[in-house]
Amino acid sequence: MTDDDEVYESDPDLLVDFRDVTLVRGGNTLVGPVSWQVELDERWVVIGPNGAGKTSLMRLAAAQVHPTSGSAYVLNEQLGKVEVRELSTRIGVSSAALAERVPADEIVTDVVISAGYSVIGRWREAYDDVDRAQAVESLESMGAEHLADRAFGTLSEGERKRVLISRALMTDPELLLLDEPAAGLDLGGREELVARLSRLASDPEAPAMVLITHHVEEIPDGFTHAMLLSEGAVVAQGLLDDVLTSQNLSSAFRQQITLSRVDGRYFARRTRRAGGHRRAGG
Ligand SMILES: Nc1ncnc2c1ncn2[C@@H]1O[C@H](COP(=O)(O)OP(=O)(O)OP(=O)(O)O)[C@@H](O)[C@H]1O
Repeated sequence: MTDDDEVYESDPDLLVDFRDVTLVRGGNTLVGPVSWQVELDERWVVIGPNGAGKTSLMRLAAAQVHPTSGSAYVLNEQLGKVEVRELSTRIGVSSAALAERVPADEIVTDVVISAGYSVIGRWREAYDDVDRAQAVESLESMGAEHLADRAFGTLSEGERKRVLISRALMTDPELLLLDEPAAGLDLGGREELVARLSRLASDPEAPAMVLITHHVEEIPDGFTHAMLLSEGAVVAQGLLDDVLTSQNLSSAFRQQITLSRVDGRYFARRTRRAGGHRRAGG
């Protein structure tokens, strides 16, 4: 935040309230300027090509970085004016960066429990029964309770994803941020995860959610809003059906994309431009 930025009171109903936010590193604008508001009962998908700035946006929403300019409130706390640790148990995060930091020999239950202490890696000799019960409940919500005693490093990619989402849910967060939860999963694993996220999305008790993906096929039924990013800039944002159109996707991915929707799920494929095909020798 710069001195020139307007100071305003954030609406208490907004979990994320960004106004003209940018994140700049090494002279490059990774994302922004973006204005974005997330309300209590909303489930957002942030979609866009590689390098679009999705993870940068998530790092801002996770209060892991402060904006270079603009004004960013997360859970009514202004980034840059609040200790990040104060927010960390109120925001559940699952990401590849987090997975890399989990020690391979860490037992799954401890991976989940440690979220409550804002640490990764076991730091206590023993956790209490309340912690354990909460961790089991979290693992159950993602169908991962049978993994409780396994070492994290022995899990498959799909199992790791479910454990990390269980971890993100452990603290009963107000905001759940999932960065590419289906990346690296096979078709069955993806479909199972999407179904679980769809159930979570339709649970009125579930936190507000932001899911980052490259693929419209990974958007669970029940998500309500979308932001389409390309080269750090917002191509479109708003209600899912308004944002996810063939035209907007074509613009963001710089290809002719045709989108279809079946049973609440989206599917996208590249289509040939009219007149784009020339017969050999023609
Ligand atoms: N610390 C940094 N310094 C300079 N450039 C960075 C830094 N972090 C990210 N970038 C660049 O910012 C751009 C956006 O990165 P980001 O990870 O936010 O995109 P993304 O949409 O999540 O991409 P992907 O889908 O490939 O994960 C990329 O071009 C990346 O190389």
